[in-house]
Amino acid sequence: MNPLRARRAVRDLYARPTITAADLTAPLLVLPDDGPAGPELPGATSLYGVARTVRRWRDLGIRGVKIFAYGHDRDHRASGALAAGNRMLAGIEAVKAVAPDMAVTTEVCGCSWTDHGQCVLRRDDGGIDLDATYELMAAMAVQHAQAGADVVSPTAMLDGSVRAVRSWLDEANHRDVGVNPNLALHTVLYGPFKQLMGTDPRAGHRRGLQLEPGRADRDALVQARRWVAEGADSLTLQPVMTAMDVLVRLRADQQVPIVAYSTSGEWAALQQLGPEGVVEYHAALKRAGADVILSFAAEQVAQHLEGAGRG
Ligand SMILES: NCc1[nH]cc(CCC(=O)O)c1CC(=O)O
Ligand SMILES: [Zn+2]
Repeated sequence: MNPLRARRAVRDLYARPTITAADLTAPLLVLPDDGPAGPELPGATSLYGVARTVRRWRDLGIRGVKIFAYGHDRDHRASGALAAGNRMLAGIEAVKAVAPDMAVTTEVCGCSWTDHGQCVLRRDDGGIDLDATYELMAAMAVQHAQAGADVVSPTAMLDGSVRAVRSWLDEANHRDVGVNPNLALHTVLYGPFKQLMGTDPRAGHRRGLQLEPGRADRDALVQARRWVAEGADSLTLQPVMTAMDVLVRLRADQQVPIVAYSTSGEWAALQQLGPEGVVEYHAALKRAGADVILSFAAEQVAQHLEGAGRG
């Protein structure tokens, strides 16, 4: 160790900024008023609770939310996803009503709205109905933008979907709304979310539409380049706890903002570390190259930082 660093003034001189609340965004899970019962996750609330939750986050210095909505009407075509005034659209409006400066990102995906729980629409023979899925995602994106979303985030990793979303947004005069597609690994770390939101596919799994963990270090880079070529202006990597190497590689390969999403299963595991350990983990994500950290622990981290600042 360089003995100079033992001097406080020198340590401070060479210090690099560490994590602050401004680096954090939080998932907002908008649920029916009467439940559903499921694992407890921070940011899970009824529509009525949105204002209170978002005010609290804003006052802590958190700059953004990503909204996921629980769909109660589910059918084969995900019609509820496009129904006027649905829970997603109401959620966007509720956030913007109390905190117009809070950046709102929305999940664009079929799985909250399909009766089979898949992210994509299926043909009768079971194959992916590509055209219908592109149209669903693009139409959802336009509705979210009209309701006030700043960024839309397609989750299903279907080549061509980002191009479709981008071009529908442009056609509808929402050129200033961002498209932030996911780079999602197949993982157990989505467990609590899927249970609470009822988005576990009734049959099978999403594996064909997610990155294979054993190949993610390479395939994430290929997919990221493809998304950017299709018009993505930022990217989300999920999960990150078991994909820190992918985050570092992505950072080296891409210049667009990268959102590191610490998913629901991570939150459960992270609690074992205690608040300081949780902060340490989020600081590591920033150091590894995340421009923004989307985390169920956002409030916990922001609270801890505020306490440390005062102390
Ligand atoms: N497409 C649905 C979706 N959107 C975000 C998550 C996981 C989020 C989390 O665990 O925090 C999932 C689950 C999945 O794809 O299986
Ligand atoms: Zn989905």
